[in-house]
Amino acid sequence: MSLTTESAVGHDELAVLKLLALEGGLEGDVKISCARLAERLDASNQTASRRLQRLESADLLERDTVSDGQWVAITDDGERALHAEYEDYRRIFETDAEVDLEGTVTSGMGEGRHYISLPGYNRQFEERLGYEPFPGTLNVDLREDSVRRRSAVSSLEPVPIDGWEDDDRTYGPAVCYPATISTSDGDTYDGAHTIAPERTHHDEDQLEVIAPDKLRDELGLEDGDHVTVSVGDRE
Ligand SMILES: Cc1cc2nc3c(=O)[nH]c(=O)nc-3n(C[C@H](O)[C@H](O)[C@H](O)COP(=O)(O)O)c2cc1C
Ligand SMILES: Nc1ccn([C@@H]2O[C@H](COP(=O)(O)OP(=O)(O)O)[C@@H](O)[C@H]2O)c(=O)n1
Ligand SMILES: [Mg+2]
Repeated sequence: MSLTTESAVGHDELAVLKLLALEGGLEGDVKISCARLAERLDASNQTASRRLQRLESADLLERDTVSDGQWVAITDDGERALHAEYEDYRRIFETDAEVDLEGTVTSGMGEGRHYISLPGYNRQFEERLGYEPFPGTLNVDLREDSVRRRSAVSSLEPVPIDGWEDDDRTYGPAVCYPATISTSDGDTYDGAHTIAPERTHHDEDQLEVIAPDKLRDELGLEDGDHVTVSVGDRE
C-alpha cells in the first residue's frame, strides 16, 4: 500500500480510519464528534480534526459537517487501505493457511496454450511442479470478494518460475501455488497449480490454473460454471 507524503496519510490516520470502521463506517454514514474521537485517540481536538481532514483529502473518507458533529463514511479507497492492513496481519498470523478463491470458468485469449508449451517454461514445470502441464491455462473469473482475498495468497510458499530468453525475445517470470479445484457438483481435482505470469494481459480478477490434465474434461467444466480454487499446501 502506498502511504504517500503527498496525501499526508500515515499510520496515525489509518488508526482513525480503523476506529471509524469499528463504529460502522464501512456500512454507511456514522455520526461522530471531534471531541469524542479525540478522547478515544488520546489526542487534542485539533489533532483529531486534522487527521479527519487528511483522510478526506486522500479520498479515504467522506464527511458532512453538521452543527453538533459530523457524518462520515469510509470510501472504497478507504476500505482498500484498511484491507491492506488486514492482509498484513493475516500474513503475520496465518502463515501457510489455505486460501479459498471462488469464481466462474471463462475462456481467455487462447494464448495460455502457447506459453505453457514453450520449452523454457516446460522444463521448469517438470522440475519444480513435477509434471508436464496440459497445454493451456484454465481461466477463472474471480468473484469480487475473492479478488480481494487473493492478496492473502502471497503469505504462502510460492514455486517460482524464472524468466528466460531465446534468440528473438525475453519471457517473463511467473509464480505458482499448489491448488485443488472443486466444482459445485462436489467433484475435486487435487494436484493443480495457480500460475500468475508477471507479464499478462489479464487483471487481478482473472485466475489461471494449470494441471497435468485438461481440467474441463476431468471436471466436466464449461464457461460459466462455478469453481472453488483452494490455494495452498494441505500438508
Ligand atoms: C507461463 C506463462 C508465461 C507467460 N509469459 C508471458 C510473457 O513473457 N509475455 C507476455 O506478454 N505474456 C506472457 N504470458 C501471459 C499470456 O500472454 C496471457 O496473458 C495469459 O497467460 C492468458 O492467456 P489466456 O487468456 O489465453 O488464458 C505468460 C503466460 C504464462 C502462462
Ligand atoms: N489444465 C487445463 C488448462 C487449460 N484448459 C483449457 O484448455 C483450453 C486452452 O487453454 P488456453 O489458456 O490456451 O485458452 P483460454 O484460457 O485462453 O481459453 C481452454 O479451454 C482452457 O480452459 C483446461 O481445461 N485444463
Ligand atoms: Mg487460459
